[in-house]
Amino acid sequence: MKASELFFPTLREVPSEAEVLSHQLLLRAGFIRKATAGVYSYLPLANRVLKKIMNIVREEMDRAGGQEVILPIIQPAELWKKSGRWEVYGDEMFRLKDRHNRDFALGPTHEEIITTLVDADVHSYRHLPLLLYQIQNKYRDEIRPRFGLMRGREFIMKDLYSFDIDEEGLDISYHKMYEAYNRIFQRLKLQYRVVEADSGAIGGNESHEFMVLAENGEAEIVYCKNCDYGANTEKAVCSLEEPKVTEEEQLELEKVHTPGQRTIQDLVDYMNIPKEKQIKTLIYYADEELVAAIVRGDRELNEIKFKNVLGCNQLFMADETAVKQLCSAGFGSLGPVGLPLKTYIDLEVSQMKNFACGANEDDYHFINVNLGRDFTPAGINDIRNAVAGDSCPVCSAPLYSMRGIEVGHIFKLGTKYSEVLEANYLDQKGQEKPMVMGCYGIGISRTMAAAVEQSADENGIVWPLPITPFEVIIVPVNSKNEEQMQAAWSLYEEFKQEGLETIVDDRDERAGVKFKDADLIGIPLRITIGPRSLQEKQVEVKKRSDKDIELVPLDAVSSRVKLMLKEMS
Ligand SMILES: O=C(C[C@@H]1CCCCN1)Cn1cnc2cc(Cl)c(F)cc2c1=O
Ligand SMILES: [Mg+2]
Repeated sequence: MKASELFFPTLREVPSEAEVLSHQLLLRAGFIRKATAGVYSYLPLANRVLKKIMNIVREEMDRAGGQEVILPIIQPAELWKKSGRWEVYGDEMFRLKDRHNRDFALGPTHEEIITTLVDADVHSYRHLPLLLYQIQNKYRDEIRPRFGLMRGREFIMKDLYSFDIDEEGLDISYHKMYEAYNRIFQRLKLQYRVVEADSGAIGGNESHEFMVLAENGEAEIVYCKNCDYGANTEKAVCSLEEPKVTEEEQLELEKVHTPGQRTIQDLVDYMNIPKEKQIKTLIYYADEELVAAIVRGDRELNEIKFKNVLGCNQLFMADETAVKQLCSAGFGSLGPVGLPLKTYIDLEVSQMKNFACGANEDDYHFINVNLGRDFTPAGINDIRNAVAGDSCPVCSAPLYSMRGIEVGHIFKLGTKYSEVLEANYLDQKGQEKPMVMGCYGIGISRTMAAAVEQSADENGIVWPLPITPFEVIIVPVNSKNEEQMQAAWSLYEEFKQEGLETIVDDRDERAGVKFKDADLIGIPLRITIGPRSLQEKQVEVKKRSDKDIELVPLDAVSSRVKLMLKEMS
């Protein structure tokens, strides 16, 4: 391929709307261009990367017994109404009407489509298990699409759906997918961790996320170095520390005047009460009901855990006006004592003694509050965010926290969709039973961005060899120099014979620009042909990820390059 013919419009300056590294670099290196918010065009270099990622994913899905299909993007509303999800995903779903004014969705996911498809033509246990997958665009109208390909409104996903006769069969399919995903991310040379994850609204009771470790990751995980426990903080279990031996005796409840004091920190400064001896009272709407969540002063409420405890559909923070109607106090003066709401306290709070909280009256707080005597909670549950330093729920070693980019998410769905969509089969005894399902996603376009996020450096992208758009770039220092171009093309022909994906930078640009662009687009190996190399019959070979340059005799370049690529693969 000639660089002079390749469409890769590089940019010198960083586009202002790009906040994270992968977004900046994919734009600057001419891989993507924004069509509209959260919607991108993939230019030739990106397309080459995406195809390699898809091929690795396909190979492993096929190896695990998956059969590739192509499902419709246009989905009839009837299916979503039948599964009860048409209302649930109102805002996030892209919707359209056809000429007959009928409702459709642009597919955000395909449980309804695939279950209906399988229900129509699979009726016997003999046809199960069945693993069908596709690699296709998905559409989700994110409120705030950002970070380029990491949170788009149109993105490429591989989604596989498994259909089994029972839970045991599902466990086998799930394990096959779990292993296939590990092979995929290992082959992609990504640093990742598998973590327990919340299943969210999709249903089912077990799911794992595959997280590429990156500071810019939107997700936060906690993991143990001593055992292989790892969890998205949405899901991470917070076990109770052993109760402290020193049992404080209960002190008298006291109401103190605290003019203008609102925050936890205010009380630390004003009353010298540490955060660990205070509680936070947060007011939420659980569907229509106002409830209170209480965690220790230095902790954060985990809304996913809280929502799971309440078992409600919608959970969102109450605004201050609703709170003021309740107890004429603002956010900074709330507490459970005398609060006319169901209060749910975190496990940790159940062990606290003589703590401080708002008195539900502005400028007043209670101290020496004790559970049972001063208030009775409606529930005592694990509802706080896990943090680094918590003890591992499996082996009690201290947990570490990290940020991650979710590139894969696999779920045990059970019979949620097969029941509601009547996808049944006849078992050996002729009994009609609902199929037991799993669903397994990989963000293909997000994985490309995650690879950039994880291994870029100050000069640009550094592609892992298995997904690089080209393996070698040959840079003649001066494209006007006949000899140098001659040497470049003969080397190109040689590499082509060896099956090496090579690009020659034959553009009429200064050498410095060519070197900068070679680094920016992230090609793993660069061969430089300059005036000296012709006299001395040798060329410079440089790995993208190394600083040093190696001089290699012209007649040994092919074998040396093949060896270096082998080392990098
Ligand atoms: O998609 C899943 C679960 C798995 C993920 C892997 C592949 C198969 N599906 C969860 N989810 C996420 N966002 C959604 C957005 C909209 Cl607008 C929707 F209508 C439905 C969903 C939805 O169901
Ligand atoms: Mg997910």
